[in-house]
Amino acid sequence: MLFLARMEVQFPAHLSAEEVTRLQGLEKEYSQGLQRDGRFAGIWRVVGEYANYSLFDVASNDELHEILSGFPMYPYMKIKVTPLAKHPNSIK
Ligand SMILES: O=C(O)CC1=CCC(=O)O1
Repeated sequence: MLFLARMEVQFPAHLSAEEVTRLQGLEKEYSQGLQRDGRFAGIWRVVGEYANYSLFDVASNDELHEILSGFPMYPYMKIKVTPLAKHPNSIK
Protein backbone atom coordinates (compact mmCIF):
# COMPACT_ATOMS: atom_id res chain seq x y z
CA MET A 1 0.00 0.00 0.00
CA LEU A 2 1.33 3.41 -0.98
CA PHE A 3 0.91 6.50 1.16
CA LEU A 4 2.03 10.06 0.58
CA ALA A 5 2.80 11.94 3.79
CA ARG A 6 3.44 15.61 4.24
CA MET A 7 5.47 16.26 7.37
CA GLU A 8 5.99 19.74 8.78
CA VAL A 9 8.57 20.24 11.48
CA GLN A 10 8.15 22.81 14.23
CA PHE A 11 10.53 22.76 17.17
CA PRO A 12 9.40 24.60 20.28
CA ALA A 13 11.50 27.64 21.17
CA HIS A 14 12.66 26.07 24.46
CA LEU A 15 14.59 23.25 22.71
CA SER A 16 18.31 24.01 22.66
CA ALA A 17 20.27 24.04 19.40
CA GLU A 18 22.19 20.98 20.69
CA GLU A 19 18.95 19.05 21.29
CA VAL A 20 17.69 19.96 17.82
CA THR A 21 20.97 18.75 16.28
CA ARG A 22 20.75 15.51 18.30
CA LEU A 23 17.16 14.89 17.15
CA GLN A 24 18.10 15.60 13.53
CA GLY A 25 20.90 13.02 13.75
CA LEU A 26 18.56 10.38 15.19
CA GLU A 27 15.96 11.24 12.55
CA LYS A 28 18.49 10.74 9.75
CA GLU A 29 19.55 7.34 11.10
CA TYR A 30 15.93 6.13 11.50
CA SER A 31 14.89 7.56 8.13
CA GLN A 32 17.77 6.02 6.21
CA GLY A 33 17.17 2.61 7.83
CA LEU A 34 13.58 2.67 6.56
CA GLN A 35 14.76 3.82 3.11
CA ARG A 36 17.25 0.95 2.95
CA ASP A 37 14.61 -1.66 3.82
CA GLY A 38 12.32 -0.24 1.12
CA ARG A 39 9.35 0.85 3.24
CA PHE A 40 10.32 4.51 2.89
CA ALA A 41 10.28 4.86 -0.89
CA GLY A 42 11.31 8.51 -1.17
CA ILE A 43 11.55 11.90 0.52
CA TRP A 44 11.58 15.39 -0.97
CA ARG A 45 12.02 18.77 0.71
CA VAL A 46 9.21 21.29 0.18
CA VAL A 47 10.96 24.33 -1.24
CA GLY A 48 11.13 27.17 1.27
CA GLU A 49 9.64 25.20 4.19
CA TYR A 50 10.90 22.94 6.96
CA ALA A 51 8.63 20.27 5.53
CA ASN A 52 8.82 17.25 3.29
CA TYR A 53 6.73 14.97 1.12
CA SER A 54 7.46 11.32 1.80
CA LEU A 55 6.33 8.19 0.02
CA PHE A 56 5.80 5.01 2.06
CA ASP A 57 5.24 1.50 0.76
CA VAL A 58 3.87 -0.54 3.66
CA ALA A 59 1.52 -3.44 4.32
CA SER A 60 -1.12 -1.67 6.41
CA ASN A 61 -2.34 1.52 8.06
CA ASP A 62 -1.10 0.14 11.37
CA GLU A 63 2.42 -0.36 9.99
CA LEU A 64 2.47 3.20 8.66
CA HIS A 65 1.33 4.56 12.01
CA GLU A 66 4.03 2.57 13.79
CA ILE A 67 6.67 3.95 11.41
CA LEU A 68 5.48 7.56 11.63
CA SER A 69 5.15 7.57 15.40
CA GLY A 70 8.66 6.08 15.65
CA PHE A 71 10.32 9.11 14.06
CA PRO A 72 12.45 10.76 16.76
CA MET A 73 11.04 14.15 15.69
CA TYR A 74 7.44 12.85 15.71
CA PRO A 75 6.45 15.01 18.72
CA TYR A 76 7.48 18.07 16.71
CA MET A 77 5.89 17.20 13.38
CA LYS A 78 2.45 17.80 11.90
CA ILE A 79 1.75 14.92 9.53
CA LYS A 80 -0.94 14.60 6.87
CA VAL A 81 -1.30 11.24 5.15
CA THR A 82 -2.89 10.64 1.75
CA PRO A 83 -3.53 7.01 0.75
CA LEU A 84 -2.71 6.40 -2.93
CA ALA A 85 -4.49 4.08 -5.36
CA LYS A 86 -3.44 3.05 -8.86
CA HIS A 87 -4.32 5.60 -11.54
CA PRO A 88 -6.17 4.00 -14.47
CA ASN A 89 -3.85 5.73 -16.95
CA SER A 90 -0.65 4.60 -15.29
CA ILE A 91 1.58 2.28 -17.34
CA LYS A 92 3.50 1.09 -14.25
O1 LIG B 1 11.86 17.01 6.86
C1 LIG B 1 12.62 16.72 7.78
O2 LIG B 1 13.78 17.13 7.84
C2 LIG B 1 12.12 15.75 8.84
C3 LIG B 1 12.22 14.37 8.39
C4 LIG B 1 11.28 13.42 8.44
C5 LIG B 1 11.80 12.20 7.88
C6 LIG B 1 13.15 12.59 7.54
O3 LIG B 1 14.01 11.90 7.04
O4 LIG B 1 13.36 13.91 7.84
